[in-house]
Amino acid sequence: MNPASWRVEMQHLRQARLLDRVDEPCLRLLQEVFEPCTAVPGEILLSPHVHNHYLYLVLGGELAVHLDSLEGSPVRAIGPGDCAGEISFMDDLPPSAYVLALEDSVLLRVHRRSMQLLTRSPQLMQNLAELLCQRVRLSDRLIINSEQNANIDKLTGSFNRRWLEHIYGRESARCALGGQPLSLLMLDVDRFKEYNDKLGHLAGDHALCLVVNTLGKLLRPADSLVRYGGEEFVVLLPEMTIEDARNVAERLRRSLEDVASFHSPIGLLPGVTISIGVAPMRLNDDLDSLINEADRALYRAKELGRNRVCG
Ligand SMILES: Nc1nc2c(ncn2[C@@H]2O[C@H](COP(=O)(O)OP(=O)(O)OP(=O)(O)O)[C@@H](O)[C@H]2O)c(=O)[nH]1
Repeated sequence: MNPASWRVEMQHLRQARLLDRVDEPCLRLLQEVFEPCTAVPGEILLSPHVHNHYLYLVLGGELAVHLDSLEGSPVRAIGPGDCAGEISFMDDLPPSAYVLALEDSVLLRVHRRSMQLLTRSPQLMQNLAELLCQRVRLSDRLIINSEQNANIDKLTGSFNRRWLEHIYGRESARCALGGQPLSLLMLDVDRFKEYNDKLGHLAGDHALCLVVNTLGKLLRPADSLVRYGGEEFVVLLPEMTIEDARNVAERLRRSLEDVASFHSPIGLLPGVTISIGVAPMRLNDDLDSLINEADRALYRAKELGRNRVCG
């Protein structure tokens, strides 16, 4: 961070959203305590490992906010008019994130020792409170997104095993308590190695997405379609008897059999078929035992020639 030699003018302060509607006498006082400075690309302004004493106002250039480390994508950009460092400036604790300059940036900064001067303006305090509310909302959003992403399979957008473990605990208890059945399907794409070998791994990836898109449309909102492993999927069907689950499985199987070919970003590709094993939840079944039973039924479906439902 390099101090700059030019004088801070009122017009500079008026560019900052934090100082919006702050009256002129107060701005005149602030003019004396804000210092101009510059940052070069890559320069780190704030780090969770370095105590911060400053609040920064950005006049020009761009800063980036990174949460855990400087690797990966920033969670937010800070441009002209915005500010940085306000949280650690207020609570005098280490910064909650990294902030670095993405471009040559022009900034104003004020030291914590001038805090009292800032608190003289109720308008400035209100602006600061609003800004902190925005930051809280953003961080809540980030938490919700990362929670949701943790349950989603990246390739297909279906749920993943982590979700299955969570939802099975909840749904099996709910169904057992209400005297309701619950069934589980284990699905496996047929001769998928051959599909990959013949058409390429990318084509295989698109076929897995086809499976999820096609099956997802036939399920109820309460059902969970889960990518269990490579080309294996589980469907959890709460409040469903084994007879109804067999019918659902047959409908799912047929829906893919009916897709002879499909459009993908790499061109027209042949469809795939699936084999399905069905299992009903029994007393004392846990997720592993239920999956084992469905897996045995799936094995029989493969043995009998594939593209069929067993169990
Ligand atoms: N494209 C792609 N292929 C995958 C993925 N995960 C697993 N596979 C492939 O899925 C194939 C599974 O092959 P196998 O277990 O031999 O089974 P199969 O060829 O489907 O034969 P059957 O199940 O007996 O019908 C392997 O070639 C894996 O590489 C993935 O994410 N993308």
